[in-house]
Amino acid sequence: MTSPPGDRAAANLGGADRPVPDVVVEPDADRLARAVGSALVARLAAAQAVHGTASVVLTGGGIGTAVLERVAALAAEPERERVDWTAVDVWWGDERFVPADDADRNELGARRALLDAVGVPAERVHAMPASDAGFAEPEDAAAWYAGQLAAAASEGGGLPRLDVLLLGMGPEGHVASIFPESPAVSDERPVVAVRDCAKPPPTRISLGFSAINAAEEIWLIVSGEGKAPAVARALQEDVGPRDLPAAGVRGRRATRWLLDAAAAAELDTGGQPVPA
Ligand SMILES: O=C(O)[C@H](O)[C@@H](O)[C@H](O)[C@H](O)COP(=O)(O)O
Repeated sequence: MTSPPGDRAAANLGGADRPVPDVVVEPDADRLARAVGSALVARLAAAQAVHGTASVVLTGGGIGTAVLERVAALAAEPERERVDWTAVDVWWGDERFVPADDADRNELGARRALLDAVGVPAERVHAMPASDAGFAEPEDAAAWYAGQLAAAASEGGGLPRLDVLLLGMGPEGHVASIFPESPAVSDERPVVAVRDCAKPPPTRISLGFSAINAAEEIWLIVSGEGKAPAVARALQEDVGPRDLPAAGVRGRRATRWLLDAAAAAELDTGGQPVPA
């Protein structure tokens, strides 16, 4: 990618035709997790109504995991809107390249929070490889995962339909495992190996912008006052993905910033709750 830092029109960013992001603010992290959990159930059910199947890309992190716990709670309430979990493909936006039983694995968190409870078939759970899964290097694991995505694409090659891609955001603006000023920012491959990551563990696998921005909808779920400056920069300043990777995220049909009031506190709108 040759676009200079700060250029929002960079090739991987989806182009100017993408809808501008919308912002939803909930009063606190618990209400945010509840609201996003309900919205995710509705979105997956809607995708299944149209396509027969749905797909979701999961994130690690505290608020992302809280959302999955909320979805599991909703799935246990039979009167609620139903998702057929046997027809949901689950992918990950990033993963730590550590052994499969390491507590740092995003996969383990998601299985405990949701997947074990709702019974997604094993062949639809597309975990990124662990470091003890037979790949000597994370680059090999990343290439394999890109192959998995390509194999799931309906027309061969490329990417499958990704209905909702969930992202958390770090206080410095990282999304998935794309960190500021890191090689992953400008790597055009759909899946990239990440080394020397600023946030431990240091070795990871991440979707690149070309895969993230291929999603139909991207939901950035952000809570806490520590994220407020990065939220304000991403939404209100002309900052590019090299400085603030979250600013480089743009879904095909929607980009939704789903915030609690603390994370929204530095927005010009003041972080007041608004209707979803
Ligand atoms: O693997 C990871 O580290 C996550 O995918 C990461 O991108 C996370 O979502 C953010 O760091 C926010 O995490 P919190 O919600 O815990 O702050």
